[in-house]
Amino acid sequence: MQLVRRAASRTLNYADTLPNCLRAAFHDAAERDVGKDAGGANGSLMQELDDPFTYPDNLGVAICHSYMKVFVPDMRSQGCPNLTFADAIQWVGGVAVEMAGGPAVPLLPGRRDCGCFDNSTVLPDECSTLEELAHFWGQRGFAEPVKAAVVLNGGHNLGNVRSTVPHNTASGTGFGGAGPNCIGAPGPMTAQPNLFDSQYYNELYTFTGRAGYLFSDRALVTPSNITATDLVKLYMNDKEAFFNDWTNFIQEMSLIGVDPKPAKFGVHDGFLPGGPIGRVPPMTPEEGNGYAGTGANYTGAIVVPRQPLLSEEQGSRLANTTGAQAAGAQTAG
Ligand code: HEM
Repeated sequence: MQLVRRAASRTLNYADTLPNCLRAAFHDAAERDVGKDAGGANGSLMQELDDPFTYPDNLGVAICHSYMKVFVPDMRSQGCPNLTFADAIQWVGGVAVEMAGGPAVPLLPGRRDCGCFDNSTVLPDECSTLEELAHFWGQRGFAEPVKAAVVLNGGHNLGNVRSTVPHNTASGTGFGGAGPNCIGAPGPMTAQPNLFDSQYYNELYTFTGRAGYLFSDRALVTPSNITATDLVKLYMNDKEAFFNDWTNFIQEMSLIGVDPKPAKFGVHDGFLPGGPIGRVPPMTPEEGNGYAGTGANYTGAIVVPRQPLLSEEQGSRLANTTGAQAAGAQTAG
């Protein structure tokens, strides 16, 4: 695991691969079809992005997919012959947070590659309300689903809205465009999208900077939900409190749908048998790696080859939704 962590810390590109791989960890783990008891952190992202037109909700993590296609085979030939994509996706997401100044979280090994396709349409969209986000995490086993929504949305300390599924003004669908519920434009998630700290909560609460750009982010400070708003306030003033909660919740997220028996671990086992994981080196400015100090570092939308037109049925769940939400958003986080 340490080999993998160190190799990732040398090869992640700050502006693009790094935040994209945190998002990939979320997508791979959270794509769980509760009704069918299927999916979770199982490497299915690799198949889904080999067939991107059937699974457009994952287009946004195409950068990490390309990275993993090289990284995992490389690591297998360099001393980690049994490395699964499922473990690598979660570990590299963890390394990304660490390199950006976040906590070093011990993410346990043992995830198996399913070689399958999960249902990517189960992911929440950018117009989700707090109730919808909490419902989503509750379905995935979190005992405190509102808190899970607040803590895990903290992933938006990093990265960019890339508008991967381009906004369609006529239908109001897609990322990064004005719709009845979701407004804005592509760009960095926060004023400091290269730093993992509690800036996101600060911007969210004060409505300054970029956080709160997605409706699903703003939903955390819904006046009617005091618990969520109080947590936002707590994290904005107390980075360590956020880091502690992030450590617990991201461990749990990384194990969604994973059978703990073969892996012989529990969610809160803490450090690996080998002891504390140690930190990978923080990101340092180097020419070409996309690092631009603490400033905004948006490098543009991902260029993904796509079919001339994604039909609404392929590209969205719009057809299955109703009311105001249907008018506003298309696809998943
Ligand atoms: C659960 C509700 C969530 C929603 C609705 C959501 C939505 C989104 C959207 C719309 C984008 C921009 C996509 C694009 O323009 O291509 C995005 C990016 C991102 N999300 Fe989320 N997200 C959610 C949860 C999470 C979680 C739990 C994490 C991590 C733990 C996360 C990490 C990220 C990161 C790092 C990016 C930036 C990626 C990049 O720069 O390439 N998100 N999310």
